[in-house]
Amino acid sequence: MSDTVHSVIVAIDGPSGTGKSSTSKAVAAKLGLSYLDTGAQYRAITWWMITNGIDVDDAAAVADAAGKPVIVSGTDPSHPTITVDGLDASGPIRTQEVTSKVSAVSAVPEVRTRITGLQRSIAAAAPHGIVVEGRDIGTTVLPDADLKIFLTASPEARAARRAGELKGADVSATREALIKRDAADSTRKTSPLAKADDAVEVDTTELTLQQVIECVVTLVEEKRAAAK
Ligand SMILES: Nc1ncnc2c1ncn2[C@@H]1O[C@H](COP(=O)(O)OP(=O)(O)O)[C@@H](O)[C@H]1O
Ligand SMILES: Nc1ccn([C@@H]2O[C@H](COP(=O)(O)OP(=O)(O)O)[C@@H](O)[C@H]2O)c(=O)n1
Repeated sequence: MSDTVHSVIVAIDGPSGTGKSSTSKAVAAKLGLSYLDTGAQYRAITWWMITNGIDVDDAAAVADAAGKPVIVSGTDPSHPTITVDGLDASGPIRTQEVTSKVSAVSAVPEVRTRITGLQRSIAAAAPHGIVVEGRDIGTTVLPDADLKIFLTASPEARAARRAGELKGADVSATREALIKRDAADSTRKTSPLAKADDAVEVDTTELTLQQVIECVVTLVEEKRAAAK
């Protein structure tokens, strides 16, 4: 037994609106870990494609340009940042246009290879470990993660949460858009949204955010205790 705190890698995956970002940020802050929002990186490369006039439905054009944007993610959970070619992208990556186009861009294998490499080097450089959230972290990006969580929730709960964020948004339209994006993300050929065989599935439909955070913190602490 030793009191050394081992570095820990946590992968949190799941569809849109299941609570990945809020849970991951809070867990990382509570445990002194770094935090990486991989969806923000796919949104950032999508924003770059749009602003550079690349047709996101032209997979060959997207593939050709995939290596061009310089994407930098700040991993402090209390102040996550993202820049593209030195510009703050945190606002522009959340527009409806980017949200509607990100699945097409993220399905292109050259985009995934590029972004996956970035994610692995960020995780390897995190001094005390990291919480990485996305769609393919447990299956593809970090298959040796110490703990893998797969969050789920009913489409109704997820749409209500998302519509609550977008003031004045219609819940049923939000629900349809979200189901469409999940379907695209789950059916693409290269590293689709999927639960890793060794991931712990947590259905958050009836849980408060606080309960989900506590559940994940407990699972991380159990892993750390077992590693001592
Ligand atoms: N268990 C929960 N109960 C109620 N609201 C939640 C819960 N988890 C997250 N939320 C809220 O739902 C919205 C979407 O959460 P977010 O963490 O961005 O999900 P994801 O990253 O999976 O898309 C946020 O406004 C968040 O505060
Ligand atoms: N690891 C990941 C993370 C996101 N993505 C893509 O990026 C999009 C945006 O991810 P996000 O996490 O910001 O989505 P929200 O659920 O937060 O709206 C997803 O719909 C996927 O198309 C991915 O392909 N792989």
